[in-house]
Amino acid sequence: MAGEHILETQDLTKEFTGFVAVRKVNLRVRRHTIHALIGPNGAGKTTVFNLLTKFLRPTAGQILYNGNDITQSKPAAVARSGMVRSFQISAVFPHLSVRENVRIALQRPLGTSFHFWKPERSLESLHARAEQLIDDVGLTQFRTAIAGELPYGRKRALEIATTLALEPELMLLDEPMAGMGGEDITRIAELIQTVAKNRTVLMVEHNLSVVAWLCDTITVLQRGEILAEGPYTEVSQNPAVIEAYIGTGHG
Ligand SMILES: Nc1ncnc2c1ncn2[C@@H]1O[C@H](COP(=O)(O)OP(=O)(O)OP(=O)(O)O)[C@@H](O)[C@H]1O
Repeated sequence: MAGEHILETQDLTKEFTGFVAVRKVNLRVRRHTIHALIGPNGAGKTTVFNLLTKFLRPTAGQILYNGNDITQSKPAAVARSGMVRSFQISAVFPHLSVRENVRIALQRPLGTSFHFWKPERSLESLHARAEQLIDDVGLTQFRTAIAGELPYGRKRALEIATTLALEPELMLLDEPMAGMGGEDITRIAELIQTVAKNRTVLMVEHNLSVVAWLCDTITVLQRGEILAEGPYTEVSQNPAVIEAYIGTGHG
């Protein structure tokens, strides 16, 4: 179903014993946008991601993906339907080369052997697709390098390649800039912008200058609830958002 929103949650709620980590969150992610989920530590961002990818079961509420209710779906089914979270199912094998990692990702069956037996999945087309993905994420000169020996930012690029191998329609990125310095940040931000051209990206990110530069829409969470939502220029002027960040020591 091709509605305006690829992903919607309705009153999404997660309660841990005696503690509400996510409370009645109504998230709307527009198709072909880059959408950020930000908020102070403990705001519930990771919990929302875990709910969306079915690693946690919501206490209440619904999750609609492409108009379909996926609240009760299994993680592999969600990934198969095109919502794929990076840095989680795209684990990189450190002793294998970049090329081997991407080829393995391309053969990953995602809980079904169906992809394996697609006629066009001949070894040759798989290898060509692997080289294309490696080029797309800027790892051409690293294609024979051992994954575990790659510089940090390049490892992240490889993780993005292995996620792209699953052909996500909606890509969920979990703090893609974490632990990176200036040059790597710029490279990965540009890469996200490129891969977002024909898909939707939802990301949790602490680096606000990256969010400001990259994202069309920002949802600010605080204590499990949506505090504000909109473009960065608007959200960053919101007194409640300024208060939430200053109040918890974030810049
Ligand atoms: N399995 C759990 N059991 C109990 N409480 C939990 C569990 N997982 C998360 N929480 C609590 O829920 C709240 C939200 O946590 P969450 O990790 O989603 O926040 P976050 O916004 O991702 O934070 P950070 O930016 O620090 O990663 C926190 O108070 C956390 O302690």
